[in-house]
Amino acid sequence: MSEREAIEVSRGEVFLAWLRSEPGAVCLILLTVFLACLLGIYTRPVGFLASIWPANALLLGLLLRLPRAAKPLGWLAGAVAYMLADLLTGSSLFKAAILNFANLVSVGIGYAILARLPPEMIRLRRPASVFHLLTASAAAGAGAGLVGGFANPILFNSGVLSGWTFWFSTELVNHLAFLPVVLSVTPFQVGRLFDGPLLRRGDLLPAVVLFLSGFVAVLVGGPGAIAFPVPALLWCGLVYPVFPTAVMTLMFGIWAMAVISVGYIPSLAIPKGEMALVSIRLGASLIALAPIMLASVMQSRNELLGKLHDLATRDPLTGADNRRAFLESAQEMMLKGRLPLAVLMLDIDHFKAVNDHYGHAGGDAVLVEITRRTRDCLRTGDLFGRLGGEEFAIFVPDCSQTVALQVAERIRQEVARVPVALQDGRSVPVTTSIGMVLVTAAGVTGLDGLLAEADAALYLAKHNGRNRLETRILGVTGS
Ligand SMILES: Nc1nc2c(ncn2[C@@H]2O[C@H](COP(=O)(O)OP(=O)(O)OP(=O)(O)O)[C@@H](O)[C@H]2O)c(=O)[nH]1
Repeated sequence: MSEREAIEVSRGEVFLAWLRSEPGAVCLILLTVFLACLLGIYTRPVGFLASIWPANALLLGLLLRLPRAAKPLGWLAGAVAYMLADLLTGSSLFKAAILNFANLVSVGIGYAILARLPPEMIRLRRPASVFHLLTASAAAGAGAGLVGGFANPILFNSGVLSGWTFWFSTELVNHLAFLPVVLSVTPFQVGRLFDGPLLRRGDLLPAVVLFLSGFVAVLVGGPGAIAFPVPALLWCGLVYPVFPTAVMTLMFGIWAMAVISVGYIPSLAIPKGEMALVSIRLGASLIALAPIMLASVMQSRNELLGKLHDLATRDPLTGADNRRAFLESAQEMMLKGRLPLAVLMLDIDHFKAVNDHYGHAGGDAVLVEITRRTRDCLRTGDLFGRLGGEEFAIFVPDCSQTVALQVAERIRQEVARVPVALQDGRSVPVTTSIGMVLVTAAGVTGLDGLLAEADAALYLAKHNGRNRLETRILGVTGS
């Protein structure tokens, strides 16, 4: 990371910390809800309710993601933003009060259902997340519909049932489109969408295919066109984490609404009648749930695979590579011929006495601390494994003889520098013996041979008095 990038990241962290504080979260709510209301107000048909109304889903999402804001002040900020947006754009106080009461009922119901779930579920990282999202969105829509439905004859001279249907479908559609984006976003990832584990540049293909299938749907038209992007959406759900998938499905939702509801693309079949429109909008929203569900399942599957991988490759006590993982990785590095390289064998001195004096738990604590001290002396690409008992191995690729000697000597000194402090207040003086083999030329010997050479050097270190390093060099001298 360059110096400039590091400054930007730290500025970003300061800003995020402020957003997570109560004043920051309240300001964010005020601004977001106000702007979202303006978007809804300026895109709605004259004299009627808005069908694009992201404000409720965004307020709900922010209250769930920023727990410091989910207090009376945060709710008040939301209510003020709703009222301000309506009053500043010419609504009467009476109309604004009723409509915004319905909005707050929607957010309140959604919050009551989702806030009691564990954070991982709320952030759409569990297979059942989408079920809860759907339940909360439908309940929020149904509740808001009750207020809005009964207000419909008074405000818009229209029926209670049609009012309820409109509120229900609008809330459901908007919640399913906007809520997943807010719930799944990890703020740090926003600015670095194509960096790190979130998305690699090579993974862009599903997004490109999604864009192309939307284009083809518009060209071909007809009642089936709405389904053209579905395979690409599912592909996105399989390949991308939840957040980018949610962004793609939001784009699909906007595309579907523009293409079908508003009729921007005349070659597509536009359904006649209010109910047909409601039905097709609900259908498009439910289609968009499938990729998010897939992404949630994949996320939890990947986490599980990660845990299984850790279980299979790590020593549970020290967290170092286990014997099998160490040998496999070392073998891979050997095949890549990353010379010169060094193989080190480490053995804690008189460890049996440590166990006898301080108990097995004391011995375990020493193993953990020695692992930490040793790892601190290594580079990221070096391998460090626990071969068994109190014996460890290190594989250092691409290192000169001088560097290898420095690394080994530093480890020996670090282990012995200060006694290991136990939880019960006692401290254990520890030393280690190290056998090292240096390889400077290819084809000298295989991994087993190197480990045997390092083991022989270790034996010599023990024999010559312990707490010392013995080295063998293979390749140059041919020894
Ligand atoms: N606490 C603890 N002890 C272990 C573990 N694995 C092996 N040991 C103990 O490590 C000790 C190894 O002792 P020895 O092989 O006799 O060697 P040493 O006492 O270290 O003597 P030298 O290697 O000759 O310096 C044995 O007492 C094992 O029971 C473990 O996971 N935890």
